[in-house]
Amino acid sequence: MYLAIDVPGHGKVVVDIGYGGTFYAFLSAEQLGLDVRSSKTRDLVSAASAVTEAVKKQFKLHHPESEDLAFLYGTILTDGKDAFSEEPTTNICVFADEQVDRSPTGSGVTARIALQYHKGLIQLEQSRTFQSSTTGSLFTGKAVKASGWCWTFPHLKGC
Ligand SMILES: O=C(O)[C@H]1NCC[C@@H]1O
Repeated sequence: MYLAIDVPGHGKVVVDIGYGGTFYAFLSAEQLGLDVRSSKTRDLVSAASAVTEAVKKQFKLHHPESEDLAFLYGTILTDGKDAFSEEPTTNICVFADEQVDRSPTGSGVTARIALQYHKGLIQLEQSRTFQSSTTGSLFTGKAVKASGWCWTFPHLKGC
């Protein structure tokens, strides 16, 4: 799902909320006037943290099975390249108390894959590669149809 959020100091942005074991807000760094590959990490962290705080204030999350999991863990700024490509798409994950992941983030890329699949940008079993903007490390992942999936998320395509 997506939300229009007013981020103090940055104005209105549109974020996707995704879940991959924990919830993240996703948006292109470009919406914040930044470049995920070349902007200073400090600037990316400040902007991502402002988004996290704004989403927390302006939107209440729910989890279908446990309210303990109904919290926003952080914000992931991307290069905006969500449409399928063989090329890696780059992101930076700013989570918890302004921590920056060295990797593309397991739970984060899981959520990105779920969002890309939900939007029809990738098909089941179609792999994508994700790159950390901080270290360049790579994760590859794909959406698969797993048992139990349709019980948990019956509103999703394919159920
Ligand atoms: O990759 C992960 O999912 C973990 N690393 C940072 C955020 C999560 O805790």
